[in-house]
Amino acid sequence: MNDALRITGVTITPVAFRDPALLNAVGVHEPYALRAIVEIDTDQGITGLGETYADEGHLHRLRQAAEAVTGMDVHALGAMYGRLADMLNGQTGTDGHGLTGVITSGGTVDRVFSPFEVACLDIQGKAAGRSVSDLLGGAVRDRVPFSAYLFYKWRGHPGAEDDLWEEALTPDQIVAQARRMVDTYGFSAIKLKGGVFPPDQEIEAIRALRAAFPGLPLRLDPNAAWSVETAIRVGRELDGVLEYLEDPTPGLQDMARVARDVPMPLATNMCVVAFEHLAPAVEHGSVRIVLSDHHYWGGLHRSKLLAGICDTFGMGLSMHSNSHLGISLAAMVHLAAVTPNLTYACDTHWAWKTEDVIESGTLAFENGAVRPPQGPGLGVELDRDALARLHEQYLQCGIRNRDDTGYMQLIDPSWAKRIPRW
Ligand SMILES: O=C([O-])[C@@H](O)[C@@H](O)[C@H](O)[C@@H](O)C(=O)[O-]
Ligand SMILES: [Mg+2]
Repeated sequence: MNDALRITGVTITPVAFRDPALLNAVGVHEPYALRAIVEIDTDQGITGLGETYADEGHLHRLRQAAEAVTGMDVHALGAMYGRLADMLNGQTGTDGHGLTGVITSGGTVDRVFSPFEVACLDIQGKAAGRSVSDLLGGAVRDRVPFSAYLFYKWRGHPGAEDDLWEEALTPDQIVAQARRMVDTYGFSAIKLKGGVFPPDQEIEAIRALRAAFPGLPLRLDPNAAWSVETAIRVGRELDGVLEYLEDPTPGLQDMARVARDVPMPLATNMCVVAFEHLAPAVEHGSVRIVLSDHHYWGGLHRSKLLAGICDTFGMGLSMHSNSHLGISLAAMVHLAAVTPNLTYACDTHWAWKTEDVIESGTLAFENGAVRPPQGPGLGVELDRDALARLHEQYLQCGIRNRDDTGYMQLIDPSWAKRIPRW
């Protein structure tokens, strides 16, 4: 029996979608966020979808990978990973903004492989009439909880129309943002993106959130904007208030120093971002929670491997998010549905997004959670008109690499990126 499903072609389409002026430790989001949509065609006419970053270096590697995988069977994922590793031959990418830590050569392979793996799983599922959750071993939960992801933000981008969300620069405005997000989506946990204002201001915002939402777990993520001393001080002040503190300071060693002296667990999507970081993180006790992200952990199977390692070493698992579209959300939800030890509500930037490339209706938030799509494969369909529109937006917007720092400096030339800043 020959049941191979061979790849006959891959189309990679960079898209840009509107993004509000969200502030973080390295600057401010540009008016458009970039993604690349990966479509894989096969000899049986079944197509699959993946979604990933779209910075120029990554796009270049994706295009090389597209050639390398053409002709392969969509079931040969191990061989595909090996072929891409050989092709990349030790190259390392960068994420430009530095918010997802140091990218190693292994991490570069993982980033490139991920959207191809997801698209192949979409095809395998469509061919078998089964969902991606089924292919990954079967869902252990039928709804995947997400957290409200709050950002300090400006009213709108300078010189542009206001976006749909109010300014949020004070504790009261942050509480108002949380109220609207929780009321709209029903989120069951709240994360504040910090590292924007001096730590005492962010402590005040967290305290205001605590008072306004006594029953919801809270998280604060300053993206390594604090020194060890500052991180310990803030951690102690927020004793009993935070569910976890995310990436207070840079580096495995310094995270370990903070971890020893603060009461709450530390979480990361910056110092443990590739498999080679896990052993030293365990040895030093740097973190108790890893935020997984299939876009840079090498797809869904390798994210399950990460989950197993976390389980073995008694580490908790949560899920990280950048600005993303619906193909990514579908993949995240399938992965989260099959991962028993994903014990925290996942992050998503979903609430900040007003445009998408998928047909609407498949992915809905209900009480802060999303049900894994039931259809075969990922269960989402590409909206070709929307894809064409967002690709045109990419061509017109002029942004080719995410650069929160450069954009901030255009607005305030005196602004400098400093990690840690306080
Ligand atoms: O989009 C942002 O500004 C976030 O700061 C993002 O880039 C981070 O990678 C992420 O959300 C995080 O949890 O660190
Ligand atoms: Mg983070």
